[in-house]
Amino acid sequence: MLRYLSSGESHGQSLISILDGVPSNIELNIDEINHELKKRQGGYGRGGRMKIEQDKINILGGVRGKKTLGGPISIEVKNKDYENWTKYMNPMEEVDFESKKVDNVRPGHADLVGCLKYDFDDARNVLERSSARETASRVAIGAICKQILKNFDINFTSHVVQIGSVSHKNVYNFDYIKENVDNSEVRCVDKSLEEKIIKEIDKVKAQGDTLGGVIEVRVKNVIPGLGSYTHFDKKIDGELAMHLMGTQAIKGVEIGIGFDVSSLPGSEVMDEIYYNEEAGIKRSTNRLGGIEGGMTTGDEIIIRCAMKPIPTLYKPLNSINVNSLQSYVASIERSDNCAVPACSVVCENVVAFVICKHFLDKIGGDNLNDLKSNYDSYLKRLGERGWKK
Ligand SMILES: Cc1cc2nc3c(=O)[nH]c(=O)nc-3n(C[C@H](O)[C@H](O)[C@H](O)COP(=O)(O)O)c2cc1C
Ligand SMILES: C=C(O[C@@H]1CC(C(=O)O)=C[C@@H](OP(=O)(O)O)[C@H]1O)C(=O)O
Repeated sequence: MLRYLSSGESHGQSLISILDGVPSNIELNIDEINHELKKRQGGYGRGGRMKIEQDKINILGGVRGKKTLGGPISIEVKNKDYENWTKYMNPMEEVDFESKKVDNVRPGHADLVGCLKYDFDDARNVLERSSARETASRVAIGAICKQILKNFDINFTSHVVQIGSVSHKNVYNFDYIKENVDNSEVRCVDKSLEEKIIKEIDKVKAQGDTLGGVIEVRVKNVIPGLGSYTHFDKKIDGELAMHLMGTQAIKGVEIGIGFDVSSLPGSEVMDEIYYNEEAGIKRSTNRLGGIEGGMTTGDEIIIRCAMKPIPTLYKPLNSINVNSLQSYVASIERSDNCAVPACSVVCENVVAFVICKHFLDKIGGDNLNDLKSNYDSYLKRLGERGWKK
């Protein structure tokens, strides 16, 4: 079973993760993994931290000569900012707790409940781990998963469909960004829309406020039958939602036409099925976003995620001091103003992990060759039943 665990604080030395269950002999393209990490750092509206970090993967085990060995893969992404935080964050020596103390807890962040639950008088101990810095680990893991699935033509894209009140089908196009990898220069394909969005972000920023938006992730060339209807915790839509809702600031997940299913008649929601010899079994539409009964149908998977605005506001909201309980405005931590494009890269890689996990469960194989022959025999059997790739 594909699984991972991650560890590390936002301003600690490194983010460490261990990914277990990867078959052997998968060739890893390190530049592609680093490119994903770089994309996650981009997007108009990010704060000062992204000028400090230059995220790169450092593989510590489980890979030899860029090929996986079949054992757990240990992954490090260093925090460059640790140099500036050593005297506050060093795990092995006494540190200065006072200077970086956060006790005017921020609404919308994990600060308050984290302090109550873990019995801290300092939300620094909470925010270091609740921070979306952790998403760098998830992107590194997802990027490896994508490379496993590339052997089977399964590929992933994501884009932002809405920022604040400005919406479009393809606001930020990451293929375009690939050619414009300078972090400060992540721009929109549609120039007039780009200006509108940048104006909107700047306007809100000038007011000390923040913006969220909507992200769309798409997966192409998936095969039917990943996930299962046989038990609730085997349903792939449930697991996708769990992993996406487990991403910082994601507050809603829709598959296909999503919430619209509730207001439309059945005839405008279900995807009719037909067969002809040339195309095989097909659906005439894809309103349900490539998932039926907790299983992939083989059609494109379409998922949308709603990201809330960044909770740290430069015009801080009313709150309390977690220790004195007196009224204060919330602490201001250096912060992003809008991180929807970055979050889009995160969601894409989170989806890659879930799809990869179910793919390996279904197909099975300790090594790439076994995986390929099992895949071929599954497709052959599906072919005999009328399904064509
Ligand atoms: C890519 C990304 C960047 C983020 N940057 C910030 C930030 O700079 N400041 C902040 O307060 N929250 C930021 N957040 C959101 C918080 O991490 C998140 O809202 C917080 O951990 C509380 O979790 P919840 O929103 O899921 O309830 C970011 C989220 C993502 C996905
Ligand atoms: C570090 C990242 O995002 C951080 C997420 C984050 C938060 O509260 O979630 C707060 C900010 O941290 P800092 O105070 O160090 O600037 C962001 O920069 C990152 O995405 O790599």
